[in-house]
Amino acid sequence: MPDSSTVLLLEAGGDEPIPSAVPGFYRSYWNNPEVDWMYRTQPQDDVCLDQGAEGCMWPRGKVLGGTSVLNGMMYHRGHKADYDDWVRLYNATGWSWDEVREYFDRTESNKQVGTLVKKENHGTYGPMPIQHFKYQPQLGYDILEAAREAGFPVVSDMNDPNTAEGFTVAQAFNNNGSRYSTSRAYLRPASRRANLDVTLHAQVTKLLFNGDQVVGVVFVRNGQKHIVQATKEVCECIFYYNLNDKVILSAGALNTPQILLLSGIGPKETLLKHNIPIVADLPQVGRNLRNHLGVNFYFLLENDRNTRTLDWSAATDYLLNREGVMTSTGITQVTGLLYSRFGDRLRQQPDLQFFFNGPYPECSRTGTVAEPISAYQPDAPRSISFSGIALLPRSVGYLTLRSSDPLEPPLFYPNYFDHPDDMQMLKDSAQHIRNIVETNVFRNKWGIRSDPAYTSRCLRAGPEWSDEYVACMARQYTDPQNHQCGTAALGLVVDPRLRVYNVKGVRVMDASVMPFAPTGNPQAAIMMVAEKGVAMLKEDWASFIRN
Ligand SMILES: Cc1cc2nc3c(=O)[nH]c(=O)nc-3n(C[C@H](O)[C@H](O)[C@H](O)COP(=O)(O)OP(=O)(O)OC[C@H]3O[C@@H](n4cnc5c(N)ncnc54)[C@H](O)[C@@H]3O)c2cc1C
Repeated sequence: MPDSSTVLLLEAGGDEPIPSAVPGFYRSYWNNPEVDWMYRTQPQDDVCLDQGAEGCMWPRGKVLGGTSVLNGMMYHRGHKADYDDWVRLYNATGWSWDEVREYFDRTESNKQVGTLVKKENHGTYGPMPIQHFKYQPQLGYDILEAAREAGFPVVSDMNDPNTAEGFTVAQAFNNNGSRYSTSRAYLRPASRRANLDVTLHAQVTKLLFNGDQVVGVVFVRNGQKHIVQATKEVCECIFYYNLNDKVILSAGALNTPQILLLSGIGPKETLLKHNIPIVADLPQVGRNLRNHLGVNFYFLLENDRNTRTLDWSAATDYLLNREGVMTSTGITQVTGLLYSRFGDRLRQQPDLQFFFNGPYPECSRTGTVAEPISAYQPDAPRSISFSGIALLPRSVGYLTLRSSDPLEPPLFYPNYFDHPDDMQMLKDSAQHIRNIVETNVFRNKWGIRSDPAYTSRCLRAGPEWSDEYVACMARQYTDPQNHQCGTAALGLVVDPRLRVYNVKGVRVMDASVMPFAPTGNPQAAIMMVAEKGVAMLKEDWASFIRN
């Protein structure tokens, strides 16, 4: 940005809570209204049944740094074919893998180049530190051993295109035992810049237009309405003003389209229904809601005890040395990428991902080491869960306004399992999980068995691992990922330079613009979108001055 331009960042939430930087606390902020928008999907009668009638839980960060403050921190870029398909299927000129790679590199400061990963696959000078967590539990290594025994590759870098398939300990957004959110990596170092203002607890409710030109932003803070207009303070620089790049929406895939709709940009019928004056009839705003979708399987490890992992020993190790279990997400840092019957091996685009959960980072009540989770069953076996995720599901959902009240959450209709292939993908994922469960490592060393508290209902549908059983588990213990995207997609709502069609002065830079999520964890790709978006903003500004 030119020196003379000023930036006002409006964030609906507050600052990052300090403990959110502790990787071991990664689950503590989900469903916590202090930092989570507390979104739920509209209930479908055949998914997320374990969550009752409330729909599926979709945690979203309402905090500076957004969802990067409460996510699992796994670093993955997706695969070449993902970005090439954005171009092929959505006319997203300029977004092929060869064209976006450099922007991935710009964001990343990989600390394990030469020791774990190759330089050609990573950046080393970006603001975001990437490396393994400092601690890996033995169970994590045993998952890799089991994968090997089951005949799956075990790889050191899942971001290496030559080792796209396989299981690994993922690198993560962290440094020295501490989470790096996007706010910590990008905003804090810029916080002393005179031309940056950050206003917290400021919820944007709509954009103001003069014709098709954006001229201001309305936001609510402490119950009071404020208007930022394109006056001298905001657009002191005449070039900046004339450039028409006044507003950048980065409110995420669930809120950016809400702001567009409230501003009169969206499907005409929706706007008419809510008496919102139409600025631009853009039918695809809020449509094309994509997300990864999975199933959880629950197990007991007879040869281990179900104890709380965060105890005085863990706390001391962390506070004194930045070491130990609190520096990581436990076995959640292990992941795998494999193929379903639909996956494209020729294009090296695995379409299934696997996650592992447990022992959950639970705080010991007394501080005692190895405190049982249940006082009544001190010898209960360890609980863990494995999930299989479809990375290229074919069902497509949408979101729309609940009402014209900007403080009301939108309505989310993910349409999970609308397309029958999605269930088949999860059935294929279940067979891969079964292969891992039935290894010597898990059967003999850990004494694994399915947890009857979760399986009994579905065993009535069919024998364990049968198609009927897996389908029942998938509907009962649905594992919707939090990789929502596509609601203001490239080629549908924004042009390849991220400008919203049919209006002037509004760009979108967040997950909404990705036509579908990359086959992996999306935060790296979203940062790439922002890096490339800013580069385009600068290019456009420079060419404006030249002309
Ligand atoms: C539990 C969980 C685990 C995850 N694990 C991983 C992982 O391991 N690796 C990975 O790569 N990805 C992971 N993800 C996904 C990843 O975190 C998100 O896809 C990504 O952070 C989304 O980025 P975004 O910029 O599009 O939106 P967000 O990060 O959601 O940012 C949007 C921001 O805009 C603010 N905002 C919204 N509306 C308004 C408004 N009206 N006014 C003002 N401000 C507003 C929000 O408060 C928020 O700060 C996970 C997500 C979750 C929930």
